[in-house]
Amino acid sequence: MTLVSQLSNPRSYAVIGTGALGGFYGAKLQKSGLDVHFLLRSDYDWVSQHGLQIESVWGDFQLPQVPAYNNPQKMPPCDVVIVAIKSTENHLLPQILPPVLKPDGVVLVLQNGLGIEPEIAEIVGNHRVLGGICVICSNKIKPGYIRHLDYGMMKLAEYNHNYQSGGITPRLQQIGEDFKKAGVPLDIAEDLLSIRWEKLVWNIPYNGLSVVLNARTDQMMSNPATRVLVEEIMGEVLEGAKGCDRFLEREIINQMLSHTETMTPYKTSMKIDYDQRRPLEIDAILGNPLKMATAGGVHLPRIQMLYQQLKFLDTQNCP
Ligand SMILES: NC(=O)C1=CN([C@@H]2O[C@H](COP(=O)(O)OP(=O)(O)OC[C@H]3O[C@@H](n4cnc5c(N)ncnc54)[C@H](OP(=O)(O)O)[C@@H]3O)[C@@H](O)[C@H]2O)C=CC1
Ligand SMILES: CC(C)(CO)C(=O)C(=O)O
Repeated sequence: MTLVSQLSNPRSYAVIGTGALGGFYGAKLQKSGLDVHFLLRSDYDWVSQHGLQIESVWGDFQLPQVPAYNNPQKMPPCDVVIVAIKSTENHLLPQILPPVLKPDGVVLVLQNGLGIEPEIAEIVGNHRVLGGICVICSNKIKPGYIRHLDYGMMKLAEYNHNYQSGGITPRLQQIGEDFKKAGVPLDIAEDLLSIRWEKLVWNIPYNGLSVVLNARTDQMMSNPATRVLVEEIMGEVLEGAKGCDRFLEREIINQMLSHTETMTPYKTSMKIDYDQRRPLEIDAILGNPLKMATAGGVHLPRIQMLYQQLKFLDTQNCP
């Protein structure tokens, strides 16, 4: 049984990175009445004056005033610190997280990919990290303006050393309740590593191929050659999970393929980053899963090749 801290009631939240993801979920939490503090970078001046505007398939709303900060030292320590910057910026977290976290507070990692929670546990200590996957299509289209296009559900779990299953803790349930009260569909899970691999079944093929092939989801699905490629890469993700002793049902592949076929044509977040000449989240989404699979004795040749191609394109794009 993991020894975990108790959180205050009600809980205060800090959002590190008020973009498409953090801005949307943070705004939902603030709208539900919780105390939420937003860390921003380039949008700080705008958001501190005008607040946040959310255009959402669940209903538009505006928060004319939000507690906005451009310096983590000026933020009050919070119970739950949500990490929602791109993982390419995570080298900044050793400076950002300590002042924002209450002594008994926890960090909730909502970024895509794998292998981030152990890095954060190094900064804030063990038993103070939770992780979550977000199935949401959201974009920040201008300062303080977030467009939530589709989906929105989350799965949250405790992080335990080496991704051992963390079980369901009271604090995990409390945080889950906060999101549910804010109108976010949510599951809590016992095993973070399983849900992270499950999300990678989508992110590894679609995010990676969208950049290499310069394609949207509908284009990848309508061409027989790329549809098969997506399916084969998904199969490799399941093999990678097996290398970490996590066994995902093969049915998940059919579910994700048919789901993507019916989804509105979508430009993945990695493709948006590429087009805007921002660094790509290659290490979190492909590199770390490859390392963990290799450590488990599993070789994933298609994903390895995709990783190498992306590394090349990323270096050309953002020298
Ligand atoms: N968008 C989506 O639908 C989904 C995103 N994700 C994951 O969520 C994570 C966040 O992605 P997303 O929200 O799309 O990205 P965005 O780029 O929209 O948001 C990140 C925000 O963090 C800000 N930021 C970066 N560094 C700092 C800093 N040092 N201090 C303060 N703010 C900072 C950026 O500010 P600036 O404008 O200055 O760069 C930006 O506004 C990624 O890991 C992504 O893969 C997962 C599922 C879906
Ligand atoms: C799966 C999806 C589209 C939404 O969660 C996503 O994670 C992304 O574009 O990176």
